[in-house]
Amino acid sequence: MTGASRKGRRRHPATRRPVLDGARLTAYDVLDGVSSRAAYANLLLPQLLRERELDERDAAFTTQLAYGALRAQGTLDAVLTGLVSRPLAELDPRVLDLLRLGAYQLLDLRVPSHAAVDTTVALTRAIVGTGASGLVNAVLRKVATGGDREAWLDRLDGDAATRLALATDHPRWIVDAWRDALGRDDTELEAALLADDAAPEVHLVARRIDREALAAEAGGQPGPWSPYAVRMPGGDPGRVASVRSGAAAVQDEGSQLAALLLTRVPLDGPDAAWLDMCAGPGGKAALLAAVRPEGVRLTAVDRAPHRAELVRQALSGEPDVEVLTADGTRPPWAPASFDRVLLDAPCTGLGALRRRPEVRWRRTPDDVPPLVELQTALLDSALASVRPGGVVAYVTCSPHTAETVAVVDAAARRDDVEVLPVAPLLPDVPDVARGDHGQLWPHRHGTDAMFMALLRRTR
Ligand SMILES: C[S@@+](CC[C@H](N)C(=O)[O-])C[C@H]1O[C@@H](n2cnc3c(N)ncnc32)[C@H](O)[C@@H]1O
Repeated sequence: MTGASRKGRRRHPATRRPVLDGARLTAYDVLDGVSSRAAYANLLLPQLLRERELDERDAAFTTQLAYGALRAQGTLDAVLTGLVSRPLAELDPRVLDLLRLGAYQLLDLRVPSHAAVDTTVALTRAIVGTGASGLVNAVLRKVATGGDREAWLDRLDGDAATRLALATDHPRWIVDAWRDALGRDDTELEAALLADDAAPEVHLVARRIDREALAAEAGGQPGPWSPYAVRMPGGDPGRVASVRSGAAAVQDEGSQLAALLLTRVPLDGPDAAWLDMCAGPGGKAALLAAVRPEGVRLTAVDRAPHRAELVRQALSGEPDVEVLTADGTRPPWAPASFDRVLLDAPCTGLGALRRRPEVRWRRTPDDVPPLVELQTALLDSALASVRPGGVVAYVTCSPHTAETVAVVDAAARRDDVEVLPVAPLLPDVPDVARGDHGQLWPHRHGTDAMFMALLRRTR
């Protein structure tokens, strides 16, 4: 037993509508887009909400249904597997998504069973046809009879780690990766995974506006760690005038700290050329541009042309910046050209799963080795790009040990590289040290699980 209590966390009052409704149909369309066209829910959902003009209450219910059912897919499928005579993969994918949508309402929202079952059956009739609605009706009635999520978890087989995975909506391999990265006894693991399963607060960064003024404008509070952060309790950041004008932007406070960390390392000698080697879409580059001392030139690079274009937009109006579309492993610049280099490496994103509900089920352990190879090559190139005495910040939005500590340890074996301790440069951030490196966590810091390491080139 994990003791993971979800009571009250997902209850929703708007659940007594026995007819086909816009919220459930829209939530289904999000699930269908994700499973049939590999859509990203965080892009598709806002688009559908705009097109269909759902009122605020229905929009909130749609978001809860769509994101919740996507996050809970592993648990929902574990329950459904025992109730359907065929393997789930052999079901009509539309039927499977409808079953997930209905089961999610029963297990996690505790929607009265007649409402959850009847509305899903009506949706099935409209979307798939009468033939399938009998199956959906029969299966969902069995789900309802079995009780809520905790009752079902008690009945499903599995060891403690499997139960924890099901209780916190994570694939087992990600639970193992987080356990390994947390590195202590397991006391924090469940809190970490539950925090990773909750919708994140919106964080803003005050780039060209005083942050107290931004906090007042956004109805938020100054963030605890970054001097530029404002945390919004809710609401649409697109309605904040300073966000629309570009004076502020949405950016996780952890990402802000990762960019600021690079600027805080004391350097001997020149400090006039900074490089952001994997800059797209430009969040950290824009913060570096805003906080750099006068006279510093910022070069921002991305391999993907459309991502480099987003960096150009993020940096538009900034003096002394250059944006390049280039492969960081084959740099077009001369060795030792830069004083500070940010390498915010492409990674599995296991530390930012809160933002993309479906990604946890798309990623697999096979994604890790090719990324580690790329990260290693990029770090090698970053170290070649920095001058002797200069510094590289290696950052990932994943805590996975293979993508973080192991990549940095391998680079640190070079005899021209020194690892610098991160924690002293983030003195206000409690419990951030992961050995010499830095590691933020959603349950400790309210941020994404960002990893940060600093490497100085010694000669
Ligand atoms: C984690 S994202 C960077 C996020 C960015 N720093 C920000 O704060 O907005 C990693 C980026 O690396 C880029 N990338 C991947 N391989 C690359 C390579 N070989 N050279 C340069 N950029 C690369 C990807 O296109 C992606 O935009």
